[in-house]
Amino acid sequence: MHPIHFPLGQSTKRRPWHVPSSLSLDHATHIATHMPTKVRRRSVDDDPFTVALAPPEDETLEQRDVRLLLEQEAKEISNSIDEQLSREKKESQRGPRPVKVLLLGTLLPPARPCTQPFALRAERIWCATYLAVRRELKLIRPGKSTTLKNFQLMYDPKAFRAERASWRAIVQLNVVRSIHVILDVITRAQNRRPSDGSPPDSPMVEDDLLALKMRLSPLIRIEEVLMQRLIPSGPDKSDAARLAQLTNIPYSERPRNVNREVAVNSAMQWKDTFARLVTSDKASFDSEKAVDWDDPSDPGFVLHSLAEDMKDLWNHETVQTLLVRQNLRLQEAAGFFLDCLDEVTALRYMPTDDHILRARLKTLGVSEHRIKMTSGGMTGSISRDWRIYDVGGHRSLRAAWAPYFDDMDSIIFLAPISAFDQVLAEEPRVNRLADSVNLWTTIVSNKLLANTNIILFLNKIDIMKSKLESGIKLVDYVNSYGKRPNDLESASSYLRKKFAGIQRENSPSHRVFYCHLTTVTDPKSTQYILANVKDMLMHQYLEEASLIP
Ligand SMILES: Nc1nc2c(ncn2[C@@H]2O[C@H](COP(=O)(O)OP(=O)(O)OP(=O)(O)O)[C@@H](O)[C@H]2O)c(=O)[nH]1
Ligand SMILES: [Mg+2]
Repeated sequence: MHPIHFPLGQSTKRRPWHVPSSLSLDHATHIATHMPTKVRRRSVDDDPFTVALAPPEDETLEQRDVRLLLEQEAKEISNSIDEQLSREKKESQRGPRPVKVLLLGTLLPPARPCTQPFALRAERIWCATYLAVRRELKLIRPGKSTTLKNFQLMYDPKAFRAERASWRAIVQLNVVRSIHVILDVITRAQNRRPSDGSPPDSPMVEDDLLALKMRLSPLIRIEEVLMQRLIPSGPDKSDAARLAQLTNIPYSERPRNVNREVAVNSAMQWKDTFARLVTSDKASFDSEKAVDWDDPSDPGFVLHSLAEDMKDLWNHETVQTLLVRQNLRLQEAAGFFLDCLDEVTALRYMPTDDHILRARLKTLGVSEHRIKMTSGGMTGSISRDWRIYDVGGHRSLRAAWAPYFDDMDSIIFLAPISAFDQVLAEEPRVNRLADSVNLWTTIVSNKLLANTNIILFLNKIDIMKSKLESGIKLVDYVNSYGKRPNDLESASSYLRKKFAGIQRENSPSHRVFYCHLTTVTDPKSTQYILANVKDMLMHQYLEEASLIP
């Protein structure tokens, strides 16, 4: 394990973090001072992301084929995002200027293909699938879309609640996926061979667990039904085609390059798609009426009938042991609902606000959301249109989006600091917190964004707190934390100072900067912070418009 090292007492400008890996801070610092502009092209070698994405030297031909397929898929997504961004830019040039807020967050370092020696083809596929599941569980989603949901819940609650019926399918899909992850873990334990490096003391899979696994097999079909319900049948067929590849392939045998998660972008109107399937009565804003409760093909019936088996599976001692052995912390993974199976599998289940905030739906590309904000002033209330841009995690990988966002009023940057102890299984030298710092340095030093306010959310404080309380030590991963107490207050205040220092040292000019400690799945505390953000931006607008001195 290679910890991050904050050099105490040194200028963060010279060397803000030391990450002894291919994602080195020399690269990050270089990027900070030499960000790409509209005219300058950087060489491939000075981009830490390119270095990090480089194939391993010992890559086999088979691994190379898988990698090239993945790269091709990423390129197609990226091209469609570029088109979408230019369309949105053109549109935004018409009409009065709205308040614009950009949500950004950390990125995921690429995982390496499996390098373990597997003899049989089936085992190789299994290895790839297993790693894909592990990687997905270990992805750190910073919470951008959840922040956006909070904005909607607070300032456009009618619209937020009208979508409740659509979120029902997402929550159900999240449940099914968690169960599938467990079923995959069991299959792996069943197929264990001495060559795959499993610990010799791994528990045996008992007959009752195998019987549970058999009884839960209808969930594979349910996952397909839910996915098909969420895929648009309209113009964006590529997502539909990609997801359709899942049909008829057992979950544990799906190749790694198949998209394993339902994702949404602004071109993929999943809520509208879903609305076509329900007896829509949106005008009444009554979600109960938006679902055809008598539809025999509603996945809710199967989920309800399998509820007891799902609970037994989740609470099974062997399952818990296998998850611990394989270092899979489902509770901390996105879209975890196995602790409230009674609620989410109930007949006539409708997600609560809390469930909608916790539901997991990956964002692809950039999606724009419009909200009307009203602020009371001395001269009466003033309304402004807000546009909030949610940039999907993959998009954050490329700094090329910056020119499209040089007119933002504010960036809300989310750094999930709870990831301080997480590293890539395949690349143990790359720490998740270092990722956040690298992207943060890149953003604050970008000349195109020099005049944009930055609001930093040090997010997932709830997970950070429970990790520290469970005895995981920050100093083991961040050397310079030294002998400070291993509690939330000291740790968060230390990290806050570090992020603020990087901002101060690297910003091209002085800018408005705020930092908040957040748990964006907790609407109460988040809404207090968002109210501050709103007041600050509205005040700034009024000042600019000379409506207040
Ligand atoms: N416990 C906890 N979970 C959180 C917090 N913030 C977000 N999550 C969960 O993390 C998951 C991912 O959050 P998203 O908001 O979808 O993340 P994102 O930044 O939009 O991710 P991408 O769309 O992949 O870029 C969701 O299931 C959230 O409920 C937090 O502060 N605490
Ligand atoms: Mg998102």
